[in-house]
Amino acid sequence: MRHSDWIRSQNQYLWEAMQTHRFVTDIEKDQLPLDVLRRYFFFEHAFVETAVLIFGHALLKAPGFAQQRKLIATLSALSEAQLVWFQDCFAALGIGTKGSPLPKAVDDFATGMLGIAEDGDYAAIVTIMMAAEWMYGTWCMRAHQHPSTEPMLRAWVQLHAEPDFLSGADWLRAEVDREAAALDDAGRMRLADLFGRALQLEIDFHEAAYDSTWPVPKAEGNA
Ligand SMILES: Cc1ncc(CO)c(N)n1
Repeated sequence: MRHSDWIRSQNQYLWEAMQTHRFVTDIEKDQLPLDVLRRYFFFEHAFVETAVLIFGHALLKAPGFAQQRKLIATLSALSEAQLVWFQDCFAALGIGTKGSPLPKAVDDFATGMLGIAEDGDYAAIVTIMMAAEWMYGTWCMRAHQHPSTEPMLRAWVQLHAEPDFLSGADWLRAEVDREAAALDDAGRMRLADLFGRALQLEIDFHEAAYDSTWPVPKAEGNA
């Protein structure tokens, strides 16, 4: 069994909880409420800069140039293509750029993931990003078999079901496998624990999109 498979198996309950989260099942049933989707994209956009910082910590702690090159490419995609994507997405769905202070679960996701990246080593960072990306790749591949009728949501799910993204998730798995092989049982258990923490933060982040008390930011200058 690959170390990454073992880490996931240690967190089977949380893995299933995320794979069957109502955010995921609503998308699979093509019944995600539009305001939930707008809130979600607003929170996702806010997370891009944090993701850059997390991968930045990975870059500084990477064991070699091969890893650095891969992380530079990831950072470039996040800071260029990803930001352009959100501009189009916000325009299409009438989402404003200014919103209320982020809900606690969204804040906690950012500070929790960034905190692990700041305090942890390279193995810790690739483990939490593996949790995030493997989890997305899995449900998006499944969901994309029945594409959503909402164009931006369909495109977003497709983006996370395509080779570019999936190969990034596979690369993280390979990095975790290699790092975990050099650890003892306690070290591997520590990675399994971090994987679980990342999944719990993800679960709470996606639940926050359903908080109807958090007002959807409307695009400026539009009715
Ligand atoms: C919240 C969240 N988790 C994971 C991913 C996958 O990259 C994402 N785009 N957003």
